[in-house]
Amino acid sequence: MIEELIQKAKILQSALPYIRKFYGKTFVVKYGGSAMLEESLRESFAKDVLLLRYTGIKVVVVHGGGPQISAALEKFGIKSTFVGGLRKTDQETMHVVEMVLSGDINKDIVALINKHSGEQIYAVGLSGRDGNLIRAKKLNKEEYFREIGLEVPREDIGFVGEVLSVNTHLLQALMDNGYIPVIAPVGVGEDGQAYNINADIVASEVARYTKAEKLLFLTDTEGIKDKDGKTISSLSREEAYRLISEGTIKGGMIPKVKSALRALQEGVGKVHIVDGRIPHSILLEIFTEEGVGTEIVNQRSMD
Ligand SMILES: NC(=[NH2+])NCCC[C@H](N)C(=O)O
Repeated sequence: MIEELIQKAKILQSALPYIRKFYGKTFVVKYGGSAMLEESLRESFAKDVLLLRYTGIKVVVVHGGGPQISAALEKFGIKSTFVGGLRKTDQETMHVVEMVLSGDINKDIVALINKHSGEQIYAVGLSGRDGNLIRAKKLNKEEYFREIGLEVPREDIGFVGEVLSVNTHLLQALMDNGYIPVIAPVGVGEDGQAYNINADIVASEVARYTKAEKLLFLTDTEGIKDKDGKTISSLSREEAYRLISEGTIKGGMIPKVKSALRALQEGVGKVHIVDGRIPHSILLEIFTEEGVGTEIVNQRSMD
């Protein structure tokens, strides 16, 4: 019996090098996919985020919500139209996007975390319109589609936005006082207009502006795969670019990985792509040497 307990103590102790290294650092977590939909995964996500925060890591959560938006639009009898992977967002659609993202999903995640939070730490929900957190403008369609190698569509895609800046002052003030900011990927235009922004890109920009130690994407894949479909454990920035140009990383993954690479280049320590379908994958990635997903680093160590 005591042997088992000692074994447990050893497991806890093996986290010390990482706790020491990441104490006081900022981690930005993009939360989406199954980890957001399935009840038991939701619970373990909330507890893992709290464990990180209670060990002294400042955590920011950015969530998505594509499937829920589509479901709500259908309920209201509004047709979902996608142009090159982007949701065409007219004023009416934007209204529903904001209801679902900033209203429904955001508050659900906040409540989920706060259910387990104890008395020291609390999650606080924000949309990019709160405190002008995410200033945005209409997406530069030409640039966006050229970057992913698709023909630029003629059609107007409405209020789909791109990030101009992030109010880090607000985030720091919250994090320094023990709060966990939970961000809905809605930006605010100069005239107060709401913009619908890809959550992966918002997460990358938040990481870049806060000079985060880590940017973690919880996805429904095992990680980035090589040509043979094998998950790559560690990738350098160069190698990631090569996988894009070879066509191994493709489609909607390109703007995500590219914005993540830009974050890396501008001071973010590491980017991790983690399988959100595995319970506690965040803890496994952060507190073990081998991790469970793909890490992207500026330079790979020569071991
Ligand atoms: N996919 C991987 N190779 N992950 C390694 C993670 C190493 C360490 N836990 C970190 O967070 O930096």
